Amino acid sequence: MTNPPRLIAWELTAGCNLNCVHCRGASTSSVPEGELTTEEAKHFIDEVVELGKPILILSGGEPLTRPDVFEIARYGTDAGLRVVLATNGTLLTPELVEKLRAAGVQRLSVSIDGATAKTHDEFRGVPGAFDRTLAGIEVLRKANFPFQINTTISRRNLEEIPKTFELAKELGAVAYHVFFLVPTGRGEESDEVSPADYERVLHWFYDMQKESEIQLKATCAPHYFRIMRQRAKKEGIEISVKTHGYEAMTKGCLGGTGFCFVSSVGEVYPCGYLPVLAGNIREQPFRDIWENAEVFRKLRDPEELKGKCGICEYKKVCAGCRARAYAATGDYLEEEPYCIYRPGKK
Ligand code: HEM
Ligand SMILES: C[C@H]1O[C@@H](n2cnc3c(N)ncnc32)[C@H](O)[C@@H]1O
Ligand code: MET
Ligand code: SF4
Repeated sequence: MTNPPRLIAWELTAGCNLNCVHCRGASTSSVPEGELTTEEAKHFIDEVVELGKPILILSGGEPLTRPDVFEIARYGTDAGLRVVLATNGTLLTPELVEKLRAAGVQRLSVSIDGATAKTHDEFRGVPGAFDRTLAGIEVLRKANFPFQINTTISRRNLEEIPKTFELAKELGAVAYHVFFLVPTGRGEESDEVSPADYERVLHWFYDMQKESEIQLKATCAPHYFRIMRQRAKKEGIEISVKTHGYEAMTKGCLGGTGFCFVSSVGEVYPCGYLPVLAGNIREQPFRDIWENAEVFRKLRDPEELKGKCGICEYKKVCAGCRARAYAATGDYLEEEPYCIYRPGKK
């Protein structure tokens, strides 16, 4: 039997009010075409709960530009899902936040890509975006609505990451999640941090995780799970939920095993950064796609991995970023190009 998804990210709309340099969806303000209708969206939720009760991430584009976002969130909540929403934070108003609360939305993620207006605005492609996002966060604080901060790490903000983490804590975030840039959509390979910088940031992240009061998570950095094990071994610590929290129970990349991404027109992918189509929910039952799509079956089998990932002793906990392998070689099973580790050499 195939395990049901634990987490689904859903691009409710490809439209957006910002124009980020790194956007995986290459989202713009132009009116999107062919989006799932409200009825199709509800039908999808019905199909999801037939399989299980994953966390449903309403994302985009900017999900708050879709007028029926509250109705869809309410439907997901009533179906028994934990519904959360990912936003750039610029459109939040007190009325909107109350509507999200009434729809049962449990937490928001708000993206901040730098500790200064200059860095964030250059990233987000719109002057004034930083101030508008901070104003949105102020609304959340006043409403006592839980939020986490998401930061995408690239060459543009690498040195500002510790300060951005401090800012997230000062703002009252319940968690800080970093995403490592994946060169897809508008994301450019030349903006990726070097493999050595990757390693350095992830070691810093491990240190922060040990002392931080708020939860930290690194997404699109599967090598973190190798580093966590290497560091724990050095420190003579046994990895457990008590010592390492949620990270002790999960693995590097969940794409296709515990996680999938659904696009605004119903396409299902292993994640939002890997453009290898598993199927479309307009043409096929979601269960059928989740259980049988070739790309999902391959991602579920560590023996399919090639290159150094294929022979790595950490492959079951890391498995590399399949989207980065795809962007570099056209083959999503190839080795992760941004990992410095050489398997077998300790
Ligand atoms: C509660 C508010 C949260 C929001 C709004 C949120 C938002 C997101 C978004 C937008 C993505 C990117 C998906 C894509 O484009 O493909 C993502 C990925 C992910 N998030 Fe979150 N997230 C939240 C909380 C969490 C929590 C609490 C966890 C687990 C502890 C988590 C685990 C993940 C995982 C595993 C991925 C998939 C990427 C991967 O394969 O590693 N998220 N999240
Ligand atoms: C949900 C999070 O995904 C981030 N995001 C958007 N595009 C990319 C990309 N190419 N690589 C990594 N993260 C990205 C957003 O900035 C948001 O914070
Ligand atoms: N627009 C939202 C953000 O910036 C969510 C999706 S980003 C591809 O966080
Ligand atoms: S990353 Fe998010 S906020 Fe930025 S353009 Fe893409 S969808 Fe919009």
